[in-house]
Amino acid sequence: MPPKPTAENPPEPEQDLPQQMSFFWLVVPLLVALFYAWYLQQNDAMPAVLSKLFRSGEESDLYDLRILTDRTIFDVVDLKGKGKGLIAIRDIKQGELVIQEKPILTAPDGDIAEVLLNPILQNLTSAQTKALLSLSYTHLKTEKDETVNVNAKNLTPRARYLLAEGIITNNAVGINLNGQHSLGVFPRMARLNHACASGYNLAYAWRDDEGELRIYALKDIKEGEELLISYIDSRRPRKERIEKLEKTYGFTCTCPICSLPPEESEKSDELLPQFTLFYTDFAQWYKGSITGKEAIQHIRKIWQLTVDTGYVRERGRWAQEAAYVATVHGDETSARQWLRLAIEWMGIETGIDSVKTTNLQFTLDNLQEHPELASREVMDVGGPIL
Ligand SMILES: C[S@@+](CC[C@H](N)C(=O)[O-])C[C@H]1O[C@@H](n2cnc3c(N)ncnc32)[C@H](O)[C@@H]1O
Repeated sequence: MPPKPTAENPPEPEQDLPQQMSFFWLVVPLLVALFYAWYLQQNDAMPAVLSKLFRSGEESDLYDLRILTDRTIFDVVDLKGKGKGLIAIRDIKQGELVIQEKPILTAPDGDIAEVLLNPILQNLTSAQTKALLSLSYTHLKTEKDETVNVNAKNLTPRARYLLAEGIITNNAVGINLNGQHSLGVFPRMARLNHACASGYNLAYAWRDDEGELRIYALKDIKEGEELLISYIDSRRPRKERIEKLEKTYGFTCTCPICSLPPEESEKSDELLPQFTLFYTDFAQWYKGSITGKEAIQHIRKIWQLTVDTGYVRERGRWAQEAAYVATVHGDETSARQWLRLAIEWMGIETGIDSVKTTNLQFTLDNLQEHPELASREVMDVGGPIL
């Protein structure tokens, strides 16, 4: 008990106003800051630097922290009309690794039936479930006249299944698991929005051996730019692309290519489908219907198209096929030139240490021992004209 106040023992003076005020100004902003940090964390919108401080416990359950490369590269932000998206927080160089991520959930490709998905969902940790269910969806596969509340705090098993199914459909990526076509959900990459043709700046590649997804910068990206991938084969004409994206992903694409002025859009519609036409012409070489020289002419036309359209994805593969033609026709000089180009672009698209890139390097280093070297009519087929 405190002693009673007497003349010798006067009462404690009341705290004066300035002291109370300084206490107020210390505690209230702190509470506001903590609430804001909590809010950002809940909405997956915390800047990379802060997220390091606030999240490592739960993240270790979601990501392999040894390979989490994205902390200093991008932020997850809200973007008008797009939901969330990723923005570069520093300049990113072409070929730089942007995301390296293992799936939080995998499922066989195809129709995701309830009996198949429920056991998979039950095996997720609570952090994985939370991460999965926070992702976006556009359609729920409800039965006719069925209503479910996917916003309820405690989801019914049916609502949980429908929500997860919708989310997987909207966010999963095709991967190869033990030789099987499968689907994988990657919570980081799932926040990447779409752009068509030359509008996107990232390419993703699944690594069988590591069991992880790698995403590389296809071009130099400036700080503040949005990181974008393509959800579809965006070499189709605008109308087809827009219809496909509306039907599957529930949005109307307004990317720079879909928003070109009418005349330029018409030109782009003319050019983009030529990739498929030229490739079909090129593929005649495999049947022996055209010469090696003609085949290389088609690849050169494709290459020129990549320059004219800015669509640079797959340059690695096209250069690789040209190198194969040159090798088979015993044109070692051209084969080496194409192989160098293939290594450069495969390295950008899939990483310099990917199986595809290292195999190309091996072929270049051992061209003389290639089992099909000069196995068809020997001729100069021609190298790349860049
Ligand atoms: C894989 S998620 C991408 C991340 C998503 N924005 C989010 O908030 O989680 C796919 C969804 O993002 C939105 N989206 C993607 N690209 C878009 C774009 N270019 N314009 C508008 N919405 C887009 C669509 O709602 C689409 O169904």
